[in-house]
Amino acid sequence: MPGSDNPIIRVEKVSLRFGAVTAVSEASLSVAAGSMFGLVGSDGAGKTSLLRMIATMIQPSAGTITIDGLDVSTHRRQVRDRIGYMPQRFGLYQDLTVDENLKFFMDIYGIRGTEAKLRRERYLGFSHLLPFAHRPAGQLSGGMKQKLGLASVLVHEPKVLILDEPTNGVDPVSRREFWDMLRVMQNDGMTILTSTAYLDEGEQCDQVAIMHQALILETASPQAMRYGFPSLEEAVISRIQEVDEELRNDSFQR
Ligand SMILES: Nc1ncnc2c1ncn2[C@@H]1O[C@H](COP(=O)(O)OP(=O)(O)OP(=O)(O)O)[C@@H](O)[C@H]1O
Repeated sequence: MPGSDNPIIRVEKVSLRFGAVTAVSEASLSVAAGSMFGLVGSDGAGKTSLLRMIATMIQPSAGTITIDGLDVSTHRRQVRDRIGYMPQRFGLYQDLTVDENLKFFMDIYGIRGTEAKLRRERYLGFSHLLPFAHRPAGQLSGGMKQKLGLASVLVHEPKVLILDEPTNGVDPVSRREFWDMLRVMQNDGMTILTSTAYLDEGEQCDQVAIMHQALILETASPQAMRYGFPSLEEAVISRIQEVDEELRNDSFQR
């Protein structure tokens, strides 16, 4: 695996509590520089909460997260320069065109003039959106919106990409195109951490972590995780069912 002894993201015993609800419980993971890391699991498992903490959007209740050696709680600005974060409901301006949306994100990072032109060509070209540059974002298909979202979080050329279920509800062809784009970014040296509801996407990762009931149950390569099962999906379902069974037995015995 690329850079396996060189983690660029380190999450150590991180918890997040909302009052009585524990969204994330003592999660630990490490993502190697240049790798593709997938977070899979059930709805409400805590994946979004974990990604939001890693992306500096929310502070952990306990534990430590570092990106590129920087603590996300104390070096938020520097961390934000190094990451591109695409949340589930990414904030595109529906009334603005593709070009205007991209310009908005470049302005945030102070990218102007010739450099802005170059990056527009690079990222709209890369996402096959140049022919639609003058179309309002609200009139793009679901898959095209996600590609524009990706282009928008790439314009400042981050080292690390953090994506929250970026292909949810996107048609299979656009899903494949989106993953082809991720592969290109990874080949350029980018580290990608993504949650996904699709286990075929999990299969394409270097490492996969299963999250369930606020816990990270297991982290392994998809090949190791699916060993003895017909597919990664079957393997993940089996792990989750085992935990549910244990919890049911525990509460029964109490
Ligand atoms: N702001 C909040 N206030 C209170 N509870 C929250 C908040 N955000 C998340 N939770 C709770 O924390 C738990 C984990 O939610 P989270 O959204 O992180 O899960 P998830 O794995 O991303 O699920 P999904 O894929 O459905 O979004 C859930 O029980 C959720 O209701």
